[in-house]
Amino acid sequence: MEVANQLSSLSPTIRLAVIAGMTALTVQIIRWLVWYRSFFRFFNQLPGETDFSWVWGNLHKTHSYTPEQRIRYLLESSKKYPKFFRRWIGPLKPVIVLHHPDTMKTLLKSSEPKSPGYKFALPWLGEGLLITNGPRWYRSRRLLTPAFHFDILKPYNTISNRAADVLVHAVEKTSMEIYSSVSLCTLDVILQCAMSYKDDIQLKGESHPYVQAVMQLTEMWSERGRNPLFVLDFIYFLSSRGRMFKAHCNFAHSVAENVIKARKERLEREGPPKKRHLDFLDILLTARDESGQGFTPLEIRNEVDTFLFAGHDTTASAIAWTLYSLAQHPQYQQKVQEELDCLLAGRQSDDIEWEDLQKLEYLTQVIKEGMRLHSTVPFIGRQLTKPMTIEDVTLPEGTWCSLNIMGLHHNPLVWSDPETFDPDRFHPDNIKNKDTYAFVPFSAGPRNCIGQHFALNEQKVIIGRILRKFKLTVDPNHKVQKKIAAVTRPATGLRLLLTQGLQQSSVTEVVWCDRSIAA
Ligand code: HEM
Repeated sequence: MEVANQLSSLSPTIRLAVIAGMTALTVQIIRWLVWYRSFFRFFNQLPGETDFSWVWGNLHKTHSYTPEQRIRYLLESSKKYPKFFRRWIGPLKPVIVLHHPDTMKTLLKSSEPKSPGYKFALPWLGEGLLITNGPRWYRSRRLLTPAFHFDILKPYNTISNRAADVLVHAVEKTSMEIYSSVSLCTLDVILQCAMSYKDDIQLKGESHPYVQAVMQLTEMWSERGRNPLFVLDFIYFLSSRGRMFKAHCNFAHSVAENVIKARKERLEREGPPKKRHLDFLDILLTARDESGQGFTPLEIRNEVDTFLFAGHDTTASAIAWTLYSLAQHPQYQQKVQEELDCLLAGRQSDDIEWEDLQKLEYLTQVIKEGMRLHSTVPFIGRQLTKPMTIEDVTLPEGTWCSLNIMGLHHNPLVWSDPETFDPDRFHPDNIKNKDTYAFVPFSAGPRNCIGQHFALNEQKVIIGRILRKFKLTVDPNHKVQKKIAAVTRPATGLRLLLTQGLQQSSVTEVVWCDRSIAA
């Protein structure tokens, strides 16, 4: 009544305009509600949690979970729904979580862009190779691929051995938190290999502010993805978490800028490199596309930030968790040690040479099993730009998909007894009939990991050098808990007991490893 009175007090033209506006708005709302009803029905009939909240979608259940409970919940869901399930992130956004080769491979083979959750890392990594999409990604990938050519990777092996020297010499205590020590070592390696930047990182204390900043940034990145209230930038950056994220970004940028500045000064002083290898930073500074365009200063910093993060944090996680599994399983540890003894017998040095890498077959199986069980990068995401049919369901354009690598690696339909650490799964006879998409620690398809050979080589050298010198056992006084951020981490460190191991005196006792290794 009151509204009618107010309308009648307006001039006829204004009255007409108001009525037309209100009618148009009502039509829009009705259209949206009709659309939402069918959208909601479509996604809600897909397999997935039925306990739905109009604020949190399906997230409310796991909100108060500890990181370990959250992992358990996700793995249980992968068992409950064999190939994929739907999860509402708030009431408006369904995410399709895939954890079977049949459902993941369609997406991995495609060039669909990264899902919007990656944008949360934009203030840190910018439009670097990991986050960017489309022609910008294609150009960067093409220009940067030569930085990972085998000829370039070869001298990196010596760098990994020297960094491993520092790591094994630094071990004085029998009980040691290995995750942070290994992180320093892998940061040292990527800085020296990719940027020719030597800063005695490992000698500068228990941890490094950059490693700490990356740890915080990756955690805050995934925390933001779980909180629909933080979707909008302007709300997030007003919050204390958002401000802290920004501060860590600024610090990470300052590290990258220092590295670039040091290289530019060196280039001015010494001219283009003659003796040393062309590294990733040389390529970044000198690469030109077909139109003669190089990377801009911001693009260079974005790539340095991306490679510093992607190149040390992932490898540290893979190495540390594999060492942990070996500490839990002395029988496999001994087998690796025997393989190393067999390889290095009669040598003056413990260095694992470039030519040795292919020969360390059992260590390779162990590393792969470590990356399966602990799934270094647990999730990656894509957004559909066109409808895609997965398991007879045609998902509409715009759907967010989460490729649950951890769920895949623990899927009992794909891996028998998936919670058990068993390196023999990767014995050539056992793996040869497996689907190639059953094990994707480095992702697969066009957006696979550009640094995977680098990472595997580095893992072999560092794990090999540690096991050559030490026997590892779990510390009974330390409870290891897992949590997932951009990489899988220990919630309260990874403490192991290290004792100096006796090197094998005679390789003739090692019967199993005579496959050509000692040649
Ligand atoms: C064990 C170690 C590593 C693991 C498990 C790993 C895993 C992955 C995964 C799963 C992806 C796909 C990410 C996505 O789709 O969002 C990826 C991409 C990438 N990785 Fe790695 N990575 C490792 C080491 C490295 C290293 C050592 C470097 C650099 C030296 C590196 C650089 C990158 C980059 C730049 C991308 C983005 C590639 C693109 O989209 O074209 N990674 N990695």
